[in-house]
Amino acid sequence: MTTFQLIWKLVRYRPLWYTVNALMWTLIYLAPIAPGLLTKAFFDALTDSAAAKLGLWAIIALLLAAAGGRAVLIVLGFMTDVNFRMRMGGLLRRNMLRHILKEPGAKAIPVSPGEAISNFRDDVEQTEEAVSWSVDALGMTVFAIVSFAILVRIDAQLTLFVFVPLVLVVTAAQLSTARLQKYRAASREATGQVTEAISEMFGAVQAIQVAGAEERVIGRFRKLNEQRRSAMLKDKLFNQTLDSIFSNTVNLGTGLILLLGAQSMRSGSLTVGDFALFVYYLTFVTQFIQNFGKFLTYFKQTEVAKQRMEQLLQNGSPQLLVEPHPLYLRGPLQEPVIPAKTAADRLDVLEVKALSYRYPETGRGIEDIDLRLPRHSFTVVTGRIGSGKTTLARVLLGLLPKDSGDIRWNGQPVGDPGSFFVPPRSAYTPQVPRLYSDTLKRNILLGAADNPEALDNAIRAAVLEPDIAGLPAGLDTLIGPRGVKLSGGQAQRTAAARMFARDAELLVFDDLSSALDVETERKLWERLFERRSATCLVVSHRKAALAYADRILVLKDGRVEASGTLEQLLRESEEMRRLWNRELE
Ligand SMILES: Nc1ncnc2c1ncn2[C@@H]1O[C@H](COP(=O)(O)OP(=O)(O)OP(=O)(O)O)[C@@H](O)[C@H]1O
Repeated sequence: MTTFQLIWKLVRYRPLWYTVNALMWTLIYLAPIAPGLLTKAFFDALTDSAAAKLGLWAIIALLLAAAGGRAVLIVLGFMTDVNFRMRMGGLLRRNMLRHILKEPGAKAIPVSPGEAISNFRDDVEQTEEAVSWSVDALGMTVFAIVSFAILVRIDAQLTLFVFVPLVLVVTAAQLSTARLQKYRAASREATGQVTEAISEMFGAVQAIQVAGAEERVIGRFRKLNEQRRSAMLKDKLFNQTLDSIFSNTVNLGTGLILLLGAQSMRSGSLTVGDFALFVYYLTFVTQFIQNFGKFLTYFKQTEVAKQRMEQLLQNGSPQLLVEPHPLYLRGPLQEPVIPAKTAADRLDVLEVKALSYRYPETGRGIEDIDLRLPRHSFTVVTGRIGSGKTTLARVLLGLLPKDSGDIRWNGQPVGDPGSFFVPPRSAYTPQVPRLYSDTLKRNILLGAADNPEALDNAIRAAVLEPDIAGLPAGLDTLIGPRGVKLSGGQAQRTAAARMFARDAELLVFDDLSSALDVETERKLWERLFERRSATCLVVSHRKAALAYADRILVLKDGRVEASGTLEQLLRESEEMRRLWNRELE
């Protein structure tokens, strides 16, 4: 998709808003034509020229009316501009976010969060700017044509000197575009790195303190800021240089016109009113030339913004950016619908055949994994650190894109695991829980219906009820950004309660033991086992979990080393015996 196509598609998204906006701004840019002609009439009247047709007071009244009319037009113009910009910016942001949410969760964005935020903020604004300025370019061109026609009729030679700089400016802007793009990309990247560093620092305050790394972290932050300063300086300096080239070319033209105008006046071919008209229009023509250059600059910078937004889509088609969708700008927002469980969601058996995935960065991952989970079974995946347990859970759930393999739900192939393994079919507790700055209750519900009985059950299943009793405001306690006010174990059990609140058929737990004490974890499995209301896939190396397992899968270097019941494995698998005896920890 070219930049022009991107802009065109955005215009087509809300053609009426664009047309009204273009009309408003064309009127705004055309508005000075009238006061220009009135100024000419004013001076002709003052000098008693034969050209004078209106009385002085009538002209003054018309001038005031023209000024008032233009002010009203400008207010209306800003209203249409803001409305149109909001819609096209909203569409770009909506489409990017939608795509990110559809991507495999563990690989949703190909860049750092800081850079992604800059895509959403700066690159969208940049695109808005280019589309919005296309309206100005249009209005200004219409003004240029009309004023050109008027001025040519008065003095063709003089008029030429007003328009020659335009050609120069356009050429200068065209010649410098490659460098402009390079500087723009560098300054955006540097800004993304600074934002990312801030987010990393805030996210790792404890780790920084424990390591006594404050000085070094600040040192690195300073370095990144310095890089940003230098990149921004180049970007701004180049922009400003271009700007000043534009305005000075025009100033030179102005000088020439004044010289030429003075000569024609002396020779009597130009009235004082004509001269006033030239000077009056000149200001606006100057503006036109500068602004046209600005539009070209924005257009070129949008090329960079477009490439960055396309990069965020990873393998998605660039057309996704501009796919038309409603934005819900008025009235109550649509509530997200969490579908209720139906008979069709029932899991009888989940089968996985030859599932493989390798991280492109390390070439490690999982290879050829077979798995069979009958209804309400309890399967534990175990293995040493780095054996591929988390990867298996993620690839199965579509949080990472499988390289190959077959996943079947009740015998039916699962086409897109990412969109299939969601509540009420499946729910998941990741190794590192994601909590939000909100109340404990809203963190657990996270959009699920507020059913007190189901919530109580979820809390009990996650062994969270003693903790809630001890919290100052119970379920309504605000847990701080990322849940910092909770202990690691509380955070993990909150995530588990969130999973239980979804009443899913398949429950996938990724290593709860990293934050739970042995006793709490034992209680959690015990309660889960009592209910036997779901099929469970559990990543763990804890005896408490292994003891409940109907079947255990032992992974080693990304492959299934052994599988069977605990008894069987302890008899037959050396790896299992070593894991059981904690020799590998
Ligand atoms: N994001 C990643 N990029 C590249 N390689 C990765 C990534 N995550 C994991 N790996 C590699 O893939 C292999 C399997 O990792 P995985 O996290 O699945 O192991 P695990 O058994 O879950 O380990 P742990 O017990 O530490 O959770 C490891 O060798 C690891 O280094």
